[in-house]
Order: sequence, then C-alpha cells, then structure tokens
Amino acid sequence: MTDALLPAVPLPEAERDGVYRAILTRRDTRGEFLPDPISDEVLSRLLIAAHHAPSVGYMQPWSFVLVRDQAVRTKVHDAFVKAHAEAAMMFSEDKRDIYRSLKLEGILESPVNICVTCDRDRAGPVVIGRTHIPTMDLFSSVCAVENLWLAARAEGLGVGWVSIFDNDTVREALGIPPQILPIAYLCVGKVRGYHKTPELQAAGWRPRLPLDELVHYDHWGEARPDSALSELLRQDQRAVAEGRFIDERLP
Ligand SMILES: Cc1cc2c(cc1C)N(C[C@H](O)[C@H](O)[C@H](O)COP(=O)(O)O)c1[nH]c(=O)[nH]c(=O)c1N2
Repeated sequence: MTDALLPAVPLPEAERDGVYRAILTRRDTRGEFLPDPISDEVLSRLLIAAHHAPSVGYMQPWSFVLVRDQAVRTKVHDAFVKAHAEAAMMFSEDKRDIYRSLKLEGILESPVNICVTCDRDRAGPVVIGRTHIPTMDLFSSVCAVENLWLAARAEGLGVGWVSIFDNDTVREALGIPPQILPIAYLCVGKVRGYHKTPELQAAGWRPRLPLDELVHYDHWGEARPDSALSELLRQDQRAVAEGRFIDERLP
C-alpha cells in the first residue's frame, strides 16, 4: 500500500508562528464567557480538529456530547457545586480561602458544553499499542481534547475544562451508557479575552515550573544544567514569560 508523501518542510513562517501562538496563548477560560452562540460552521471545525487527533491503534475512541439544554447543564452545575464544597475541605487551611475564591467552571455561562468520551471497546478487545498499557485509549481521547482546545484558540474562542464533580452524576445527566467513559467536560464559547498567565499562576497557587529542570538525560535524575540545551530552555522560557518568544526566538 503506497500513499503520496507530503513534503516534510516547515510550514510557511506565518503559519508556523500561528501554531506556536495558539499553543502559548491558549488558556483555560472560566469567568470570561459571552452568551453569543457558536455557529455550526465553527463547531464543525472544532470537532474536525478533535477527530484528527492521534489515537492508539487508530481507535478513535472519542464521541462528543454537545450540551446546550439548560436543564441538563443545571444538573452538571449542581454536581460541580457539591464537589467543589467537598474539594475545599481537602486542601490545607492556608490554601482553602484561595481555592474558594477561584472561578473553576463556566458551565452555565458558556453557550455550549462538550463532553468528550472514551469508548474502550470501540476497536475490539485487542488494540495495537494498548496490549500492554491499557490506559492508552483514555490518553487518546485527551489528545482529541487538546486538538479541540487549540483549534478553539485559533478561532478566538475559549475552552474551560471542568473536572470537579462526580463523573457518574455527569454520566447520568447526559445519559451516557455505562460502558462509555466521560473523559472531559468542556465549556466552550466566545470570551471577553484570554488571561496572559494561567489563572492559578496569577492567584499564587502554583508557578510555571522551570522546564530545564524537568529534562533528564538518558537516566532519570541525570541533569545537565550547564549544557547548551539547558541554557536555551531557560532563555526560551524567559522569552515566553516576557511575551518575546514568537518575535525573538523563532528564526
Ligand atoms: C485534566 C484537566 C482537568 C482540569 C483542568 C485541566 C486539565 C488538563 N483545568 C484547567 C487547569 O486548571 C489549567 O489548564 C491550568 O491551570 C493551566 O492554565 P492554562 O490552561 O494554561 O490557562 C481545570 N480548570 C478549572 O477551572 N476547573 C477544573 O475542574 C479543571 N480541570
């Protein structure tokens, strides 16, 4: 079986920059949603992006439940409120007030919610690439989520992932059958704008970690802080933080 190869050359500069721009300015959006509906044309493009994600054994285990119905969304929101109160008590006292002050969902304000699921039986019991690591199908659905998220950023939309609820309550609200796993509950819509830094970072919850310290060489724990790559990683990360990456760090 042969298939013509596309030339493996970099994308034209503006397109390449656009990919990096989408990645670097993508945000988890919660409090900025506008009620404007999303057109079917845009929604179709987002779903096309999601459907072209990589998947283990080409399983394409995902499905997408589009949720606009207010009654259904209210059930999901109720589940969030309950879990959110429970979650607050799990954090140490010094973090509890910050946690409670964070806006962590846009279920009712966004015009559409999309639940991305995983059908673990979609390609039969034996799947190329899942034979020894059974969770690979779950990760494939997450790849679809990230594709959708980046496409939404390219379209000027916001996406907020909500995972603070009991999954079975959400499954019941959406009528998802027992053999299908809800993977991601996404709030999608037009937004007033994107925060420049992740909200949890701005709130002092956690900083972005130094990338060069997350890279190991040949063996776990083997660091090369003085290598040329480590220095580049530090410079590139600084350039991202200062908004100079696309202008200064791409050739
Ligand atoms: C699997 C998973 C689950 C969640 C999230 C993300 C992911 C990947 N995030 C969003 C998360 O807080 C956010 O991605 C990080 O704080 C980084 O911010 P940016 O995405 O870069 O804006 C998220 N955000 C939120 O407000 N409520 C939530 O329940 C969740 N759940």
